[in-house]
Order: sequence, then C-alpha cells, then structure tokens
Amino acid sequence: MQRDLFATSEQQRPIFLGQQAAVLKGFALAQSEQLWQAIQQVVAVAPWRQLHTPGGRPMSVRTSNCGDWGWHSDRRGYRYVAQDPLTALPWPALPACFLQLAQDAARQLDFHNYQPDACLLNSYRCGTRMGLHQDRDEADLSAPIVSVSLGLPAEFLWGGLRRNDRSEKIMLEHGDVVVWGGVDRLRFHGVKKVVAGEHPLLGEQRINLTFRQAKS
Ligand SMILES: O=C(O)CCC(=O)C(=O)O
Ligand SMILES: [Fe+2]
Repeated sequence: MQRDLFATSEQQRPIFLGQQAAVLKGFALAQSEQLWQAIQQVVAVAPWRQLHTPGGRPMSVRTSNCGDWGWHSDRRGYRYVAQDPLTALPWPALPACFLQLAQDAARQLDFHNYQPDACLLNSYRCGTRMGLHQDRDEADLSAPIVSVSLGLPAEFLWGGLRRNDRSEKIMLEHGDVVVWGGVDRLRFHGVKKVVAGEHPLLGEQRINLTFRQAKS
C-alpha cells in the first residue's frame, strides 16, 4: 500500500523541460478509458481526415477537432475554423472530461483560469510523424498548450525558440501530459515516427489531444 501511494506521487511530480514547460507522467492515466470513450464520440461526428499543408503536401497524421474552434490546414493556410469543412457542422463540444483534465494539468504549472476553446485530435499510425514546428496560430500566446498522449508510445522532440536549436527526445507514453506556456510557449516541438505496436485500449495507434486557447 505504502509503495502504491509513493508510486502515485512520484508519477505526478512534473519533469521540467523549461521554466514553464513540463511532462506530467501518467497524469491522464486514471481517466484514459473515459477519454477514449469521448474521443470515439467526437470522431463519430467529426471523422478523422488527412489535411494538406498550404504547400499541398498531405500530412501523415489524421486529425479531428472539438471545442468552439478547430484547427484546419489547406491551400489557404493554417487557421482556426468554427465549422468542420468536411461536414459543414459545428465541431463537437469539448467533452467535460477533456476540459477538466486540461485545466487540472495547466494548474500544475501555475496556469490558472485556463479556458481552452480548441482541442485538436491527432491520430498517429505506425510510421506517422510530425515535423518540428511552433504552435503559433492562436490569438493569445499567453495561454499554455496542454498536450495529452494516449495509446502507443512516441518520442517527442523538444527544441528551443529557434528552429535550429538542439532538441531533446522524450518518450511519451499512454497517459502522459505535456504543458508548455509563458516563456516556453513558442518552443519548437515535434514527434518522431511512431513504431508499430498494439495498445490494449487504443489498438495500433497513438492519439494526441492538443488543447489551446485559439481565440479567447
Ligand atoms: O502529438 C503530439 O505529441 C504533438 C502534436 C502537436 O504538436 C500539434 O498538434 O501541434
Ligand atoms: Fe504542436
């Protein structure tokens, strides 16, 4: 019993990646089944799709969104849209368990009053990756990013404020949450190719939930 308690508190101590950025190991683990249920409800309304970069190249990740705003990319550029271009419906509402988790995680790094209005869902199959980039399509860059990893593990690339800064690799596993904001809000980051595998809950994929304050 003593050991279980110890393991829990160890798991939830932030591993700092910067002054205002940290990995919260296993932070979403207890809710992962509930999150998975909610993900399936979201993608029943706003199905997974493969977006194209403004340059016309297909992205290897499949995406969906929920919340007031959804992140979209096509020939016209990267932007947030209130309607799903695939269905012409509004994006599904942010499930209550998503909002609670995102706010709880943000609070761990002293980001209070976090009100994410956008949640991008990314699905990575074997071989899918995401190149180094900054999240900078949001109106107010003072609000943090909360990023939840579920399913297969993946190596997260954590860079600096310039594209060519050295990046470190951090293994993200099912239930891990990364929060970055403040002075670390514009850090470059990416995901290395996901390796084939089978996760007991999510099967042959990794899903990432990225919460942002897009417009508020
Ligand atoms: O999948 C991840 O861990 C990161 C996703 C990401 O950086 C993004 O969608 O902007
Ligand atoms: Fe990102």
